[in-house]
Amino acid sequence: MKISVLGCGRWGSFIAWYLNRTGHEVTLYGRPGSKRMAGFLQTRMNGLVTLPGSVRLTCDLKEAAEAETLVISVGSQSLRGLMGELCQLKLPAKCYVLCMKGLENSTGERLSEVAGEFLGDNDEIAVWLGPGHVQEFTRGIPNCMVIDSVHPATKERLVGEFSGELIRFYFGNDLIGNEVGAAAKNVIGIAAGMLDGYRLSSLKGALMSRGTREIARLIKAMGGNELSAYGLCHLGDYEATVFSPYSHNRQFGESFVKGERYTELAEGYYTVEALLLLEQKYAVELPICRAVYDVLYRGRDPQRTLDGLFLRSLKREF
Ligand SMILES: NC(=O)C1=CN([C@@H]2O[C@H](COP(=O)(O)OP(=O)(O)OC[C@H]3O[C@@H](n4cnc5c(N)ncnc54)[C@H](OP(=O)(O)O)[C@@H]3O)[C@@H](O)[C@H]2O)C=CC1
Ligand SMILES: O=C(CO)COP(=O)(O)O
Repeated sequence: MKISVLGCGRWGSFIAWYLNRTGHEVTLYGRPGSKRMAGFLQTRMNGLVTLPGSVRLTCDLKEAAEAETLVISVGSQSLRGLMGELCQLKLPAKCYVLCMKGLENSTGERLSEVAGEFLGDNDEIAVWLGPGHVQEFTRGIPNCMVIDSVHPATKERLVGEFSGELIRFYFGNDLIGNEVGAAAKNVIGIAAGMLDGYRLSSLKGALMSRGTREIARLIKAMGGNELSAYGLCHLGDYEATVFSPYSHNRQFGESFVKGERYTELAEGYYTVEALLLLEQKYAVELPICRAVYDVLYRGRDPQRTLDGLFLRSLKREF
């Protein structure tokens, strides 16, 4: 398959490496001026992956957009801008695979909804989500992920074409649940980092249990399948987020409570704003997300806010 990966950061560059290795003809696109792309053009490395000569590198979006399948992995809040640029190219129908874990913070929209605003009826949209860190895949450690789409044939094709010995893909069947679950796990990851920062890591078991419950409630209220919160997109990604030293969201939460600066992309920071919009829209209670929001956006004391979760009225577990 002829594929272009748009976005040359940690995940986009890994995807290019992975799909090339899986036998596809891959181009990696970095926007003009990207220091990351400049690094790849100079050395073909970024400290995480080394791209073989068979992966084409380009800063020309029009050239990249010639491929039949466009895999997108930029920060979630940049998707709308990138889709606007692609729209101006007046492309024929294509398959767009979104590899991002976020919700749009200003609207609460899922990323397939954002992309859909720019695409026609003949375009296909899919999402590729689930656990996995570049550092582990490149050491040969496999993982399981999920591909979902409202188009059954697209899903079938992508799962078949993208599966390899490093990634076992499952067919998703709940686009709402998978997108919301994948985005929300980053907020739970930030909460986990805060617990680590306060040496309260033993509370992460309770965080897993209550975090999945609240996200399951939201998914159900949005019309998705609440079981998705217990699938690869959310609970299945906790090891890689809530517990992993590699997780940017967990590291961000820990740095935040320690008063340290953290400069890598932590998607949960933006997604929590979207989740609060959805909390209101669907009238569901999201106490953990709200606590993270209060700390990050309202200057609430993290320790007291976490304690506040303990003081809520007593209730049934399920
Ligand atoms: N297991 C999984 O499924 C994983 C998923 N992810 C997800 O992947 C997404 C990207 O994360 P990550 O790679 O860590 O982020 P990075 O910050 O490492 O990379 C983001 C990239 O997006 C590029 N970018 C931003 N805006 C645009 C634009 N308008 N046009 C073109 N390129 C743009 C940036 O360009 P520039 O270089 O110029 O800054 C950068 O190269 C996130 O949603 C994250 O949650 C991440 C890791 C694992
Ligand atoms: O999604 C990921 C692992 O599955 C990456 O998580 P972080 O963005 O928190 O590093």
